[in-house]
Amino acid sequence: MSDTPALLPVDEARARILGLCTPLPTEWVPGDDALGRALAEDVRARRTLPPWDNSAMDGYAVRARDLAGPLPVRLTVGETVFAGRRPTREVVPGTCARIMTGAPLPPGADAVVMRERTRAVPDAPDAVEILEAVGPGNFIRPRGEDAREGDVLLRRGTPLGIPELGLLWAQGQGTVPVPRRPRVAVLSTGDELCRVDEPPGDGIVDVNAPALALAVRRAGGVPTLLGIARDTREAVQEALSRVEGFDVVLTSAGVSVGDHDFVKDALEALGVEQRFWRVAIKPGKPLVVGQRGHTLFMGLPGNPTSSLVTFELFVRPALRRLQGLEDVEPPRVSGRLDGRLSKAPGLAHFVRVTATWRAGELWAKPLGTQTSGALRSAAAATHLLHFPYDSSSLTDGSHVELLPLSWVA
Ligand SMILES: Nc1nc2c(c(=O)[nH]1)N[C@H]1C(S)=C(S)[C@@H](COP(=O)(O)OP(=O)(O)OC[C@H]3O[C@@H](n4cnc5c(N)ncnc54)[C@H](O)[C@@H]3O)O[C@H]1N2
Ligand code: MOO
Repeated sequence: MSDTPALLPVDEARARILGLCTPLPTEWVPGDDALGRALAEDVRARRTLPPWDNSAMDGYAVRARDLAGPLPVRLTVGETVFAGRRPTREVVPGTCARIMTGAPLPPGADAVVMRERTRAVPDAPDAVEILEAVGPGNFIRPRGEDAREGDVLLRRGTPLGIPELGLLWAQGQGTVPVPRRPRVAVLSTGDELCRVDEPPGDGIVDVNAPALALAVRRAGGVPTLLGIARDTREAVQEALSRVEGFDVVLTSAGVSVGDHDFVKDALEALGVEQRFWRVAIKPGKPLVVGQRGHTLFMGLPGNPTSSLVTFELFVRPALRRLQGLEDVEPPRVSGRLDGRLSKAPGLAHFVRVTATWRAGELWAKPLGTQTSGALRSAAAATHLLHFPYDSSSLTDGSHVELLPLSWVA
């Protein structure tokens, strides 16, 4: 007889984890450290941009009405206006100003003619011939088209990409308010494990801790490696007693039902309240999640691919929510299955596939060995194919949901 609890559906497990995560306290950081993080506050424009009507082209600032007659029209050039300089003369009828891209439009002018639609006049350096008629507003970028002082430019929770940071820099804003990065402790457990710089002998090299640390960093967190704990409750408990000040504690292995699976007991002994254990998923079924104070504990399965898949589906969304990002569900795209798949109902499978674009669709081909310990198929995978919980077969060409992997190079 088994006393293991019922398996939680994947979406419910993620929803429960996200319910334990609220954005961390705000810090102000330079823009280049804010990339990929979320704004902690609304940001308003400090400046109207552009500050004046200006030219979108190198050419001539004209009065559109002057061009109404037969072409070409000869105009007298009053001055040349460069970006960053102010015009000094009004453009009166019969005149124009030579103007460079970004330069403020002189008073009197209401349009710009690009240089390629004009012709120099031999022996008359102060004149230019305009070869085409244009309407008012032609090639003018109006004052305030990008921002008006006081406008909300970016809302709280907005992920900061490169153009968002450009928008803030253009406003003269060099530092940005964002929730601080989550501090994440990473512990491996297992008697068989050794570090990569030790002779392995009959041991298994600890892949999970360094791999999870990289995944944490890629998800915006700050990882700290706690090393390898041996397979006793005391050793795991001792290692986990040093996690003061961390927001998230990740362990790997020791969460199934084996004789050496002490992680759940150690968490309980440390006063961590278990929120759930076991999810209806393959790979990754034995995931355990708990909380003590504000610290989230996530015990990932030991198989290297199981730990990476559970990171992708459960840990990464949590780290992103702690950083104030709102849209943290794993991204999904639709595709077609290239091949056939079958399984027993009762677990959602996340199948390692390579997806390629063919004839306007994304075709996903399952990779060879799919066991949870196999890393080669994880290395070759571009996406995870979601083979739903209650489904038992997918035929060639089936429409499927694909999750792009964040772990690819
Ligand atoms: N009777 C049952 N047995 C198992 C079940 C079950 O439901 N009933 N679930 C299986 C599933 S699914 C998984 S996943 C594994 C997970 O078990 P644990 O998380 O307890 O992990 P271990 O058994 O300690 O190790 C599994 C495997 O992974 C290797 N490992 C562990 N840590 C690392 C590391 N840091 N780097 C590289 N490799 C690591 C370890 O050597 C084992 O080969 O349980 C199944 N069993
Ligand atoms: O749930 Mo396990 O990760 O399939 O081997």
